[in-house]
Amino acid sequence: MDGFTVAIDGPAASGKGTISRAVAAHFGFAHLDTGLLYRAVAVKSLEGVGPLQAALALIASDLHAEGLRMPAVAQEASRVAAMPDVRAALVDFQRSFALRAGGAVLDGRDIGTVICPAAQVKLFVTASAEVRAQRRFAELSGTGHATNFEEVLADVQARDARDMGRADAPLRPAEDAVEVDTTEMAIDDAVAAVVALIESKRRG
Ligand SMILES: Nc1ncnc2c1ncn2[C@@H]1O[C@H](COP(=O)(O)OP(=O)(O)OP(=O)(O)O)[C@@H](O)[C@H]1O
Ligand SMILES: Nc1ccn([C@@H]2O[C@H](COP(=O)(O)O)[C@@H](O)[C@H]2O)c(=O)n1
Repeated sequence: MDGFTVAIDGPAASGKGTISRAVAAHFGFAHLDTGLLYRAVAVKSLEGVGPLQAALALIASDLHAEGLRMPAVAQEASRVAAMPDVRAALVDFQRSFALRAGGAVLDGRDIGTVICPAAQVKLFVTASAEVRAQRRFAELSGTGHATNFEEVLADVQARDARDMGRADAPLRPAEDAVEVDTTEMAIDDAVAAVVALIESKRRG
């Protein structure tokens, strides 16, 4: 199983993190939410640290910093993620993670296209912007963060536009990625579909 890599990309709140965690638990793979790297750089950037300096100095505990999931941090993450030197500073860590013994799942925006173009399984998880915003709104409301649906939808759309429109490693499906549209899928069904796909790839 050494070096078996699952690359899961998709837009904000499409469900790729949820699917990645479940798939990693099912197969015993390590999981890296690569969005956390950009969010950790964003937290430091909002504190006044230069984004490149922050990316070069990242340490494991930064990925557990307070506030990483806040909407303002997500927006700043998509701004620092458009900087080619910031992206370049984070490549080696992600590629090393992908080659872990025992298999790895990485989710993000450019995993199948740039970070792990040779991944054994590539998925592109989508859902309509409205459904994604509804899910994120429910999540934020559930954790006590005051917000409203229109604001969350605007945030999701702004992030999509920035992530798809940047010159370096834009969000897009790899040519050989399998698309999973979760708009009308329950979490368990989406996970089951992805587990079945990975099992079929492992059988060859
Ligand atoms: N199929 C689904 N049906 C209903 N809710 C879902 C589904 N998939 C994910 N969710 C919920 O939607 C929210 C967003 O999911 P998740 O965090 O996995 O998305 P993501 O693509 O990793 O987001 P981000 O890129 O912003 O980190 C979570 O609250 C999650 O529980
Ligand atoms: N591989 C990646 C992962 C993330 N980004 C950027 O970070 C932002 C936050 O990511 P989440 O997955 O936590 O939502 C995201 O909007 C991207 O701008 C990236 O560029 N590449």
